[in-house]
Amino acid sequence: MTTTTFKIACIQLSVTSDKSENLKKAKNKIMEASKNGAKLIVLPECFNSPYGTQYFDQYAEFIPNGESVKTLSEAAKEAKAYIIGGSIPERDETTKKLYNTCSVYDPEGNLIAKHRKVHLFDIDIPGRITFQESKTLDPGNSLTHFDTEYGKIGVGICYDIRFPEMAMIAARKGCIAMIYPAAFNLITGPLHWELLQRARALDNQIYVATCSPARDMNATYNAWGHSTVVDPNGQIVATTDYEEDVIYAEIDLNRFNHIRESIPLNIQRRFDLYTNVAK
Ligand SMILES: NC(=O)CC(=O)C(=O)O
Repeated sequence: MTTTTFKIACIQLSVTSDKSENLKKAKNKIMEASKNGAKLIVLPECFNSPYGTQYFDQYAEFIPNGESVKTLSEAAKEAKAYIIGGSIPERDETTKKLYNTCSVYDPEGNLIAKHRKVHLFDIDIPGRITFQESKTLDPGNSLTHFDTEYGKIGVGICYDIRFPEMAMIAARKGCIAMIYPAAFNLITGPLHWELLQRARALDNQIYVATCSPARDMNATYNAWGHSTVVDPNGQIVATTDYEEDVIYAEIDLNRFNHIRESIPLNIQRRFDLYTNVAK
C-alpha cells in the first residue's frame, strides 16, 4: 500500500557560536521530532554556525568528510527519517571554494543529495541591510530534487525562494514539495517571507516548507524565524514565532491531488505561447 500522508517537522533551532553544541542540539531535536512521528525533518540554514560572511571560512567543512555529515547521517539512521540538513558552510575538497550547502539523508543514513545555494544573497537596502554572500561564497550550479517513497522533493536555500523558476521547474519535474532552509531577517522577513512561500506554493500547487534559525538579538544577523509550512492551495498549515520551536504538518498526497484536479492548471498551460519568452 502506498503511503498517502506523512509528517514533516521543521526545527527552528537556536544556533550559537559553539559548533559542537549546535550539532548536539540538532541531533536531540531530530530525535524529538522523530518520536513525534516526523518522517521528513528539516533543519535551518546555517545550523552549525552563526550566519554571516565573517564566519563561513572558520566553520566550513568538507562534504561528506566532515563532522556535520557524520552527525546528520547518524541522526537520520537513528530517527529512521529523511533529514534535510539545513545548510552549513562547505569547503570543496578539490577547489577549496566555499559554498552554502544543504545535505540530505535517507532513513538509512545515506547522503542522497547535496544542494549548493544557487542564488547568493547579495542585497543593499541603504540604511537598512547590506549583505554580500558573494564576498566569500561561490554559487552552486545545479538544481536539486530527490526521490522518497512519498514522492519527489526539491530543495532550495533561502534567497533561492525569490526565484520562481526554481520551484516551477521542481513542480514540472513532479516534486510534491519545495523545502527551503532559510534565514530571512528583520527587514525582509516582515516584507516578503510569508508572501514568497505562499506564492511558490500556489503558483505551482505544491507544498512549501521553510525552516529558519531562532532569533538571537545578540548575534550579528537577526533571523526572522517564523518557520512555516504552506499547502498547495497557498494556505499556511503550520507556523511559529521567532523563538526556538519545532513545527509539524501533515503532507497529504490525496489533498495534493484533489487541489490539482479541482483547479487543473497543469493541463491548462499554454506552452505554445510561453516559448521564447521564458528568459
Ligand atoms: N538570507 C537570505 O539568503 C535571503 C534573505 O534574507 C532575503 O531574501 O531576504
